Amino acid sequence: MRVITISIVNIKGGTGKTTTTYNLGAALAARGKRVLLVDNDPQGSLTKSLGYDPKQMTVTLAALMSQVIDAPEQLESGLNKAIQHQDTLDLCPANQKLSGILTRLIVMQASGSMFPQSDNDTNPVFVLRSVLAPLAARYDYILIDCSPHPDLQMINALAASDSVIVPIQAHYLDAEGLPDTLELVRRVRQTYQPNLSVRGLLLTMYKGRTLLSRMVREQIEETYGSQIPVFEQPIDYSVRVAEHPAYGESLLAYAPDCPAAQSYTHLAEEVLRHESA
Ligand SMILES: Nc1ncnc2c1ncn2[C@@H]1O[C@H](COP(=O)(O)OP(=O)(O)OP(=O)(O)O)[C@@H](O)[C@H]1O
Repeated sequence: MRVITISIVNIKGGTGKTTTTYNLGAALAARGKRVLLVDNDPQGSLTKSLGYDPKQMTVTLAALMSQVIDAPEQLESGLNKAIQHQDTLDLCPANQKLSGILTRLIVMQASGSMFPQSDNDTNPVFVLRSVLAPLAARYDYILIDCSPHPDLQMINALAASDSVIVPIQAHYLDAEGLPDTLELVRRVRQTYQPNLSVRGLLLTMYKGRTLLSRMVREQIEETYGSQIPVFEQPIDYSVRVAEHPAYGESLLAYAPDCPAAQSYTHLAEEVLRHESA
């Protein structure tokens, strides 16, 4: 099976991107898939959730992106140092140093310069894609956790991806952030990655018994459902979600019976069904 790279994006903050990256990854790994999680956010929330202290991480995504730009021959050894192996999941960590890379990408783009050390004629949008290229044979799924900022770092993630999952909080009737997120995906598809698709809109923090959650679901399906898939399985609200990162365990390991953990298992099945269809 060819590796499938999925970015988890929404330019609205706090919609469940990190939670989805971690727990969808854990659920795919529980189904025997080889999964790499990529923390593409200088806040390092995903890195923290897996039990690492971002400040203590010496080789992170920032170092790998620097290597692609300055010393591509060192990338392989950088990857071996950066990637952290857990029981069933691997992580490419991030910390604040990623902000420095973003500044560098912006300067490169503004000055129209390409990779100084690279032979190929790629541009600053494809740095993350180049980081991930050597990993294609090692994984079935690469999931990229994006920050909410629609910047070059996010564009790098989209340009490196086959598809995106857009988590939407089921508490907001206006599904704030969704139109702008979809527009950004459309533009990246048009300009850099013609195969990029929206794998699905994912309702998160779903309280099935409340009228508001049901209304948001209906509204999303009515507004977008004819053009964009909406995952059948919303992610249930569960207080256990806030607890599991403190233990450095996935929700599936920490509270396997809680409704949100079961939602992520169903979501993984939906994702796998789609790939085999
Ligand atoms: N299914 C859920 N049930 C209850 N709480 C949840 C659920 N999913 C996420 N949360 C909580 O919502 C908050 C935001 O989640 P998360 O960090 O995953 O969002 P995010 O989109 O990655 O945020 P950011 O935009 O800041 O990167 C967290 O406190 C998390 O514990």
